[in-house]
Amino acid sequence: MSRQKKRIVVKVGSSSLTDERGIICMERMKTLVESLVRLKQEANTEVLLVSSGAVAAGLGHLQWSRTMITMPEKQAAAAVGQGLLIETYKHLFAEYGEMIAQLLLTRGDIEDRKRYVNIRNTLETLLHYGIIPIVNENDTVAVDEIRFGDNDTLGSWVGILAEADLVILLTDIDGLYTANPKEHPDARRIEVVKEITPELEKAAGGTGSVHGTGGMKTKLQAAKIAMQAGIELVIAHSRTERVIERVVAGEPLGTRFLPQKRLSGKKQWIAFGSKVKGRLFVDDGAADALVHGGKSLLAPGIVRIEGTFTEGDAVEIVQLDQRVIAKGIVNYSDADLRMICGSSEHHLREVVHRDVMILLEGVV
Ligand SMILES: Nc1ncnc2c1ncn2[C@@H]1O[C@H](COP(=O)(O)OP(=O)(O)O)[C@@H](O)[C@H]1O
Ligand SMILES: N[C@@H](CCC(=O)OP(=O)(O)O)C(=O)O
Repeated sequence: MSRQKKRIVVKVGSSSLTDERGIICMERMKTLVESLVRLKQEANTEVLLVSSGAVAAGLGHLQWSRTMITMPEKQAAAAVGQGLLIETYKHLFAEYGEMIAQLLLTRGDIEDRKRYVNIRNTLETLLHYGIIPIVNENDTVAVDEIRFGDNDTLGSWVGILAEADLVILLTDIDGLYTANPKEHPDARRIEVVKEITPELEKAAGGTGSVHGTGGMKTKLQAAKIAMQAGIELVIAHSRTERVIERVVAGEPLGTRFLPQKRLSGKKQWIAFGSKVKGRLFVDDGAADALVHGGKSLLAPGIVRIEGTFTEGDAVEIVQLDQRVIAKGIVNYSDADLRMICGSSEHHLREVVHRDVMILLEGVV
């Protein structure tokens, strides 16, 4: 891609925006805003901010305790806090003549191709006009099935949507360690990650680890998505002096996750965004044609169809031994496809075209 400006996403966690009592800290927000403005105005960089802190800001304003809080109360706090948060950002950025925009997203918005494209167009337009997008999860509507669940993953998603060059996750520790340093004082910081191995996942804490919204576990998941999408991601300490500028300049701060080969925009959505609505089981000949021959999937290779889907939905292409070999956009509904596969008529149109198919080896 030949964009003239560098494009970066900065995600800032609640722990970096609040003080020891969990109350939003104006000084910390100011420092963040100053850095983003410097990058934009002096370093020819487009910036997008993914900011947590709505729940914390709401709880503080309502003077509600953070313990013993129900999910609807948390969502109510986020609804109060989000307005306050964005109002504060608006004033802080305005001091430097910068305009901001608010985007509240859920995972469900990404899974729907039309909404995904709309979000992408909105972001592109905002950046074109020099407006700084500030993104958070739409906590009011987000229930488990449609939640990102954590803003780390959302950060990588915004990176994908905006086709960013770099995602920076700012947190309260200076990177990923070989183990949680709070429990293992001898743990070492990992400077560069080329591949996310099971050992690394173990270092970041398995399920049941009780740190923040997800501790390092969600940051590692976010890193995996970014790397596979071809975007570099850095985890760094929010309180390191001029951290954003220094990370962008390539200083070895925090933990840097190196990107893999970049997929095209549509293939990125197929790989990471689209929700699988059905499964097409294929015979060995079709599997071989897809994996080794670079071919599209045609009806004669399909042995069994599972699920309910319409044209344009994402389906998995599966071998008879249950191995998933590809994911792609199907050209028929399941009803039409059953009819086509059951008839001896010759159908020219591919069931899944090569251009909208990704082979899963090394992707998921
Ligand atoms: N291997 C590890 N390396 C670094 N930090 C870890 C590790 N395992 C768990 N952690 C914990 O993750 C915390 C950061 O995550 P979190 O509190 O969710 O931050 P944020 O609010 O910025 O998203 C650290 O303070 C640390 O206690
Ligand atoms: N959407 C929530 C933040 C969720 C979240 O991931 O928080 P954090 O781990 O602090 O980045 C909020 O604004 O309070």
